[in-house]
Amino acid sequence: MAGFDRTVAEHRAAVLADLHAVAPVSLPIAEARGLVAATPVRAAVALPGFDNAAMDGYAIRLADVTAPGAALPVSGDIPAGSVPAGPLAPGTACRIMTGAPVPDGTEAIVPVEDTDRGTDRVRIDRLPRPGAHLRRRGEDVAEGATVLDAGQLLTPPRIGLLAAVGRPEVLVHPRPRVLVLSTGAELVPAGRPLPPGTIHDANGPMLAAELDRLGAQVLRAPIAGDRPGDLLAALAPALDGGVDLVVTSAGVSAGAYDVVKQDLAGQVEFVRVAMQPGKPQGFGLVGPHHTPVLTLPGNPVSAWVSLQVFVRPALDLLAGRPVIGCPGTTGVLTAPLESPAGREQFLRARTGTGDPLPVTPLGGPGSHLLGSLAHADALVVVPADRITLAAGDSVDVLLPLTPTGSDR
Ligand SMILES: Nc1nc2c(c(=O)[nH]1)N[C@H]1C(S)=C(S)[C@@H](COP(=O)(O)OP(=O)(O)OC[C@H]3O[C@@H](n4cnc5c(N)ncnc54)[C@H](O)[C@@H]3O)O[C@H]1N2
Ligand code: MOO
Repeated sequence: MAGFDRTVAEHRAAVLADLHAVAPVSLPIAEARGLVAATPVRAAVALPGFDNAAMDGYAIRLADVTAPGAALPVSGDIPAGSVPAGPLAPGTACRIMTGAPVPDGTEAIVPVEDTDRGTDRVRIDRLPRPGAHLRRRGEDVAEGATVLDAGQLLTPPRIGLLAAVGRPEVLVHPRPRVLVLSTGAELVPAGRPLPPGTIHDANGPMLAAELDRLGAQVLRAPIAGDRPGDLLAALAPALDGGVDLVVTSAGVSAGAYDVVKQDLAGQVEFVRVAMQPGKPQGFGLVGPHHTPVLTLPGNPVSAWVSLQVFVRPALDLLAGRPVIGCPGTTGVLTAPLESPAGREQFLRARTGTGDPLPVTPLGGPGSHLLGSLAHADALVVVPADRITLAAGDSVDVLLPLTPTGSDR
């Protein structure tokens, strides 16, 4: 690994080793979707909470309906939300609605469609099976059962389950607060005129949008200039414990004005990672609250790849989720590829449809090529020791834009 300090895997491991899940807070369940439970939750009540009817119909005893056409007096009427007046009197039927508690002694529910729908007397046209359309107390969730484990994601059905067992709040790891900060004297926000030699800040909006999509609570700082102290001044408000992670871009390679490197020297470890794009990286715990800071390279493709490869698993860990990072799969190349030796390559590509997944390389390797990145939906990962790849070769593929499900 001449000229490099670490592999991609080594840098990722070094970052993850210093991180902890954000301290749990209790949140209303309506605000918990996509977050991870910090403690197990037990059901204080059984589900269903009482024996009830699964159909609108009539509660009967089996001995009273021995042949189709049997007629019984209707001894009561039980809408959902009410309680039976008493046990089901032998020799009678009780009209009952779906979800209503069944009277004691009920052995089956006859759906209304299998009757003449009588209100004083009812004729039963079809023999019910024993236990038909009866939902038993606790058959779904037993009282005291664990309904949510620590580390499990709050999906909509799990939020429904918490509500069903009467929990209005849940202890979760909150959305990590991530400050996104662009550095560079050449940067101008979109919407402002561009003086000669300047460019619009693309990384800030791109990284912020992706972190928001991945479940972070994104905070933005104004663009930091390239004078010594500019970055520390821009960062200072965030280092008071108000953010869980800082992500900067640019200013980390070998330039004379690489402010990130200068301002964070001694607090952030700057390393050359054997990857392309994304070689210059930095990570450290900064300020009195030891706030994790990841410094990404400035070229937009480098910043994007670094976000997928390093920031994404870090965010998983902070959010208390299983550390998965960018999802990936195995694909098959539709065209040959040349890949420089010595650095793990992350090449932009477009996927087709099929199994195995066809992947077509897109655009050149230049890490400034944001135009082609914007049309890519995959990154082909080529190991450092592979130089030529043929059409039809199997390759590892990252799929950064895969929708983030809440079903992990
Ligand atoms: N002599 C050397 N020069 C460079 C090396 C090296 O090893 N020796 N490494 C190159 C590699 S690889 C990369 S990647 C870049 C990384 O540089 P920095 O992280 O220090 O970033 P800058 O130099 O400030 O900017 C690089 C490039 O990206 C543009 N940029 C920066 N921020 C933004 C932004 N927010 N939005 C859009 N574009 C941005 C910037 O204008 C530059 O063109 O260094 C190489 N050089
Ligand atoms: O590592 Mo740089 O990101 O190659 O362009």
